[in-house]
Amino acid sequence: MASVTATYLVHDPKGNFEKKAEGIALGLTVGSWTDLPDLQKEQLKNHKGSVAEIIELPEDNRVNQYFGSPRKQALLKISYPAANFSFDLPAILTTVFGKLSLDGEVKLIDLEFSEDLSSAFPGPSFGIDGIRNQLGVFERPLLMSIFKGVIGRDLDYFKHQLREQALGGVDLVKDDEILFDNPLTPFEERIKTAKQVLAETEEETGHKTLYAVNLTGRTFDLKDKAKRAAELGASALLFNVFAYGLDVLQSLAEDPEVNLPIMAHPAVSGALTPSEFYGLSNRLLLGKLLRLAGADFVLFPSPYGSVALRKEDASGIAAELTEKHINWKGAFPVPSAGIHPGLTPLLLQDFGIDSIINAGGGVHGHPGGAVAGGKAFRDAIDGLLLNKSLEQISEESGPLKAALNLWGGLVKS
Ligand SMILES: CSCCC(=O)C(=O)COP(=O)(O)O
Ligand SMILES: [Mg+2]
Repeated sequence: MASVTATYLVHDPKGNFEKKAEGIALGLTVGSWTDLPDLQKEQLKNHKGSVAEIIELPEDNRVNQYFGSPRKQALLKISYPAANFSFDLPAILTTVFGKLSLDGEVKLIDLEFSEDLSSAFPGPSFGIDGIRNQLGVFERPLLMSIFKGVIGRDLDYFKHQLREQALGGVDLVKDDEILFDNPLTPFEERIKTAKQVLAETEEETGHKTLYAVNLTGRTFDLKDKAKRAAELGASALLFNVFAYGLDVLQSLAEDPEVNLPIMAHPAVSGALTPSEFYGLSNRLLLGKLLRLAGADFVLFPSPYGSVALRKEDASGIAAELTEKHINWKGAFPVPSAGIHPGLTPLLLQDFGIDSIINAGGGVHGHPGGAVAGGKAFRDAIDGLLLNKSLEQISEESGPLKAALNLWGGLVKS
């Protein structure tokens, strides 16, 4: 029978987890806070949630300190029959974590979808292989850079920055998530300008670069805007999914007239994930749910940049995006924020070849400008894949040497 099984992390002074689990299984389905004498047997059989497992966890002093008195902790797995909800994320999230998300210290760690349920969701339309085919790059992590300081500047500046980034050898350039539609660099003009600039740089260097335009505006206008972007020849969309909702991402991903790779930005997700005791796990929200809803690329804070996630969270997101799945293509993990060339060995070691190295300040802040900034990264990636050390590579790469001298990562200069 189709179902979704939710795993919750819960805390309780007495550790009466059977009662707590039964309360959730009944309360989020056919029951209420009080006895309902009218409940029918049939209703209970087909619609009541069931407790699948209770895993008691060792006591943790840190947790006791947080609560100010001893607490036992456990993972509760509860299955909800698909007969209770329509096959869409708003219905599923409201079932498994609607009212419950407001009810004390409960964290939603994972959702397991039965196969027939997961096949109702599209997953990425292009995925890692589709993007690699578009770029013709198969043997290395991709390199992405971000427009910076474009707010308040015009299309000439946009054009200049894009050209520099592309000449530096980056594979993708994305808008910053805070660049919205505006009179100086309007959405449609950015797409047309980028198409022209990137055709020129490809002609000059033979290197292909894709541009992800920030799809912004009112929710009900997004589809038309995305279709227009596709007509104008955009190569990808950036999308602030958590300002809109996962279901909006899914609607865009499923629309055959949009048919563009979608890059999900994590903006606003930090309001839902950081607490150990509340909210949703990063792995679930930025990993499994974004992949299921159709993101082709997922940005998230790396474990070592300026805005950092815990290493196990970042690795968990990447695993959810790339693990083989019967219904969904893999999505590119894009560990981001404060990335500079000195971090390339760590990024490669932790996220492997099927990932994207993404930098804004780490490209534009290079002493030699954005062209040298891109080259520093490309040289680092290419050299590391030949088993050279950063130090060795920097002996042959002036751009890398300058980057390492500025931001660190070099053993000795
Ligand atoms: C928090 S992950 C998103 C990264 C991002 O949007 C960004 O602009 C990073 O810029 P940076 O200069 O830190 O590379
Ligand atoms: Mg940004």
